[in-house]
Amino acid sequence: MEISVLDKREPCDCENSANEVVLSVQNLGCAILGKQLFSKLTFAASRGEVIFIKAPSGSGKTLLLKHLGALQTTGFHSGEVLLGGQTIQELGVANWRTRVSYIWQQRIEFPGTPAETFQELVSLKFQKQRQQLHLRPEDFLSAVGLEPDALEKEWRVLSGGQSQRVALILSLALKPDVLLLDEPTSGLDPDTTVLVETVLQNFPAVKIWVTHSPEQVDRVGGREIHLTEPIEL
Ligand SMILES: Nc1ncnc2c1ncn2[C@@H]1O[C@H](COP(=O)(O)OP(=O)(O)OP(=O)(O)O)[C@@H](O)[C@H]1O
Repeated sequence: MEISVLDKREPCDCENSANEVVLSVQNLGCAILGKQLFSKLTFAASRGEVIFIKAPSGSGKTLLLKHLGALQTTGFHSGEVLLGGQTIQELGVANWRTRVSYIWQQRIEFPGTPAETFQELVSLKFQKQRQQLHLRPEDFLSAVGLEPDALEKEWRVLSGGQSQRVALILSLALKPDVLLLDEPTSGLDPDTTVLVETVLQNFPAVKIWVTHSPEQVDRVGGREIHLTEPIEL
């Protein structure tokens, strides 16, 4: 198990992209099912920055994203994650999840329509203070190549690629500080992939982005964290 961090950052023209650290990961270690997936993983990300996670299958990329999103603690035995200098415990899990958004790799199977899901999200108690601050998901539709009525269709009739993009734009509209992207273009054709990459590139959140595509890293630009095969304990 080895971790390397490559710095291939492009100058970022994101609005207000001061070098303020938003997300900081310090000495994070994870062992699961008798294997050490990674240890002493350390990096910090500033507003707007893209950090790609590249690693073989089964090396813990999804577990890492879920842990950063306060969705998974099993196996994480050391280290800490800070958002604006505060731990998950200090900020509270609900607050953390409103600010750090995990975009699922799998197809979403919510009941009803995306428009209804979005209304539920903004009316959740912990979103109330941000209710006036959210963006309109419909404003992102054409930028990611979706039809104008995509938010009004039932989730169940959307294709995998449509559902993936709809889930993404609902998250964007809630203005997270950090986006955790688990192969966000895996179900998309090449042209739509580029559309989504451009939207994400210009969105001023930290993006922690799992990809298997070197071409994607070259197009988008950003730092790379490489995790290698797990070690048997
Ligand atoms: N909740 C869990 N409990 C126990 N083991 C788990 C859990 N989730 C994942 N694992 C195990 O942890 C390891 C890493 O899984 P993870 O899904 O993070 O890999 P990955 O790098 O994202 O793989 P892929 O590229 O195939 O999606 C795997 O061996 C998996 O079986």
